[in-house]
Amino acid sequence: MTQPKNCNKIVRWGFIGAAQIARKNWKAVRMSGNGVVAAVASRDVSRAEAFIHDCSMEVPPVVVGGDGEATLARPVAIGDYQALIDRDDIDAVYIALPTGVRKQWVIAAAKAGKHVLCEKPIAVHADDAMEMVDACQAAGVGFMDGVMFDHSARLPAMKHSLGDSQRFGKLRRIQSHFSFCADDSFEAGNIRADADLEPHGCLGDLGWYCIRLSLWAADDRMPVSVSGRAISKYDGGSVPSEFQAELQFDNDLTAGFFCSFRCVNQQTATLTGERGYLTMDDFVLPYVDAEAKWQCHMHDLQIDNCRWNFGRHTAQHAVWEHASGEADSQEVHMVRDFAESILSGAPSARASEIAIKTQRVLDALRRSDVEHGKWVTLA
Ligand SMILES: NC(=O)C1=CN([C@@H]2O[C@H](COP(=O)(O)OP(=O)(O)OC[C@H]3O[C@@H](n4cnc5c(N)ncnc54)[C@H](OP(=O)(O)O)[C@@H]3O)[C@@H](O)[C@H]2O)C=CC1
Ligand SMILES: O=C1CO[C@H](CO)[C@@H](O)[C@@H]1O
Repeated sequence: MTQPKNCNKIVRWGFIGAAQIARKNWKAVRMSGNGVVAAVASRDVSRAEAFIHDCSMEVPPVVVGGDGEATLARPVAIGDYQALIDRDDIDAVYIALPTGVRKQWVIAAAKAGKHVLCEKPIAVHADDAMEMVDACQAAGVGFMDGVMFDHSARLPAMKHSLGDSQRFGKLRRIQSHFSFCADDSFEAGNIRADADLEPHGCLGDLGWYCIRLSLWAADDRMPVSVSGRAISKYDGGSVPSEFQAELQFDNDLTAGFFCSFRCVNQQTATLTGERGYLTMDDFVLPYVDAEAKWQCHMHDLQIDNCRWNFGRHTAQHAVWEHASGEADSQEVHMVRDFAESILSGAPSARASEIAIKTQRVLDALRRSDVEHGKWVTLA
């Protein structure tokens, strides 16, 4: 289908699913400066209308033209996902559907020539993920998953700290933890506990970020082998609610993580080198602040006869970046980066590659769990 000329040089987004997370990304598109939500589709048009109403009340859908003139651009509400995909006035779709129902819509969108921003975890299996990405490549459209922290200015700045041979040294260990404590209604009512909708449970919902952080710290290298165990499960025993994992990379690097729907809010990461280590207390969703922070530690132990002194040496680092909802926030960078790649005609190859790698590690961890934590080798 040929698209009408996009004279404004902005990306016209179609949102598929009136999801909770899509409300945050509604604002992200508004703040991005290079996009507009042009349509929202729900299985029930009244939900699309309610979504547009609620979001517009808080964040009016305004388009600012080249002359600085602001125009109110209310998106159209649609009661059918395919009808949104078929529209000529949509350049990219944001698919925030549950993992179990996402694949067909990613492929349908790609076939219709729409670029795809897809929520995580991207698929039920790595084979499905490959089919989705292949469909995008065949259609010449971009594919990106919804990992917001990938777009934070904190990560490149932290790479600088990791590269400090005097204060950090060689990276040896990556440890991360992502948890929140679900309430009593969660198991019966939340998509995250439903085997058909989110079959990977906490591993897909939270562990996806731990895997991604590990791959990022390892410069996108894949682990050689992995071992994982679901500590507890929902939905008749198939959906992980608590999961622990170990990843073995080449070059003596290891990573471990724990994710859970049964522990208090915690999003901590520690990257350990031979000389120092780095910590972040908020690696997924930064604490409310105008700065995103991390700490570099180089403690030393001095032993002198009866005296054992463990000296604390911690340096605080930060980049200027609002946690969320502002023009410089990571989720705004995410939609802006994706739209920029569309407008420049150069979809990021890394975006789809890293999503597939994350899925392959997740798949291997699930295979390991089936075999009671046996080490699974990745080709
Ligand atoms: N990147 C990030 O920071 C975040 C990512 N996520 C990811 O986004 C996805 C959605 O999460 P969340 O927004 O919390 O989910 P919600 O339950 O709020 O929304 C899911 C949406 O999917 C649509 N849907 C289609 N088929 C079904 C079905 N069979 N059952 C239920 N819903 C269906 C519904 O839209 P409709 O009825 O309008 O058609 C619904 O609104 C998850 O995979 C999650 O991991 C979530 C939060 C943060
Ligand atoms: O991706 C996500 C980010 O964090 C949330 C928890 O705080 C998750 O549940 C969600 O799916």
